Amino acid sequence: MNFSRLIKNCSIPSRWLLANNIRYQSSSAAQNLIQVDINEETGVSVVSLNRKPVNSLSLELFKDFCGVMDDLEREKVRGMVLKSSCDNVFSSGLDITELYPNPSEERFEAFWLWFQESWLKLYASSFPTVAFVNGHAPAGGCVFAISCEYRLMLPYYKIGLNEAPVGIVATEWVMNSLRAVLPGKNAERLLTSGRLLDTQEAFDIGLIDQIVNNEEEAMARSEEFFATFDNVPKLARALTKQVYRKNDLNQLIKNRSSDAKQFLNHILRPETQKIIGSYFKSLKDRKKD
Ligand SMILES: CC/C=C\CC/C=C/CC(=O)SCCNC(=O)CCNC(=O)[C@H](O)C(C)(C)COP(=O)(O)OP(=O)(O)OC[C@H]1O[C@@H](n2cnc3c(N)ncnc32)[C@H](O)[C@@H]1OP(=O)(O)O
Repeated sequence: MNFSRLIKNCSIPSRWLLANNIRYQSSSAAQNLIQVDINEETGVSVVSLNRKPVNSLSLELFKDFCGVMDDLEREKVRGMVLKSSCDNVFSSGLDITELYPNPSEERFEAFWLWFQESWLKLYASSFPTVAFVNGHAPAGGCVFAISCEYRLMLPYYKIGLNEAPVGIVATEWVMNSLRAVLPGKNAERLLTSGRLLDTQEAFDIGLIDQIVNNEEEAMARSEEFFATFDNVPKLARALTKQVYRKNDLNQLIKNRSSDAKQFLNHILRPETQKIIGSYFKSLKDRKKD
């Protein structure tokens, strides 16, 4: 597997991370997998995941997300609100069809490296980030949310890292992002049980910062969050965030190839394929009941 070639083709903006050596080209302009709306007055950008029906995270979506993050860095936006344009779902996590049945190594390596890249760009972004969790956010959906700096969530949805019950072991950088949000023992319990929390439970343990009742409220709370940085020089804020998150970022940056190889080996194990297969089948069968 030529991981180093692929890693060279990925980039994140921060100067002390990877070389910024490719330009973004939308892989799926026709599908419009990500919608971006920049408010010229406030400088706030609303980024909506738009892969119907449930925003499952595919290679194409990750590529487009990275392109959008590059654009927002160039535009020097004041802040970003990440939300979904699908009904009732923020994101249903990694697209299971990227993992099952037995993905090709070529597709999988690209998929995984663009997933890593999306996380790096979001986790290290120079501008403040808010996740407006306006629907369920299991697994990879929760990863997007916890990589933002502030989380708002609508009532009656579920959020959490349910990888373990799906037969998947969360990678270290995902665990680190969770540990940055929750005190150690709650993070470990959430990961090992794979339990999905409802909005109130997520608020009670600090996984989300505020419960909001509608989009208007979410935008008002986001604005208040962004306003807390109005008197802070942008560069100082960005570098403080990036240095604060440096250990988590470096853990992945130094191990991108091995992280991808390890995950592929895990996914291709017959036992893992079997568990993911029955889980996927149960998702499909649920509808028939
Ligand atoms: C090692 C890496 C470690 C950490 C990194 C993060 C890694 C994470 C691994 C994952 O993300 S694996 C994916 C885990 N995701 C889930 O367990 C969520 C599964 N989905 C659901 O529970 C539900 O779909 C929902 C609650 C999100 C939404 O429910 P509902 O509104 O009732 O929609 P449907 O269930 O009817 O779904 C519509 C349609 O979409 C298909 N689908 C749902 N999720 C996925 C998915 N993640 N990948 C691919 N396809 C998905 C579902 O089967 C339905 O398909 P139909 O053909 O039946 O229409």
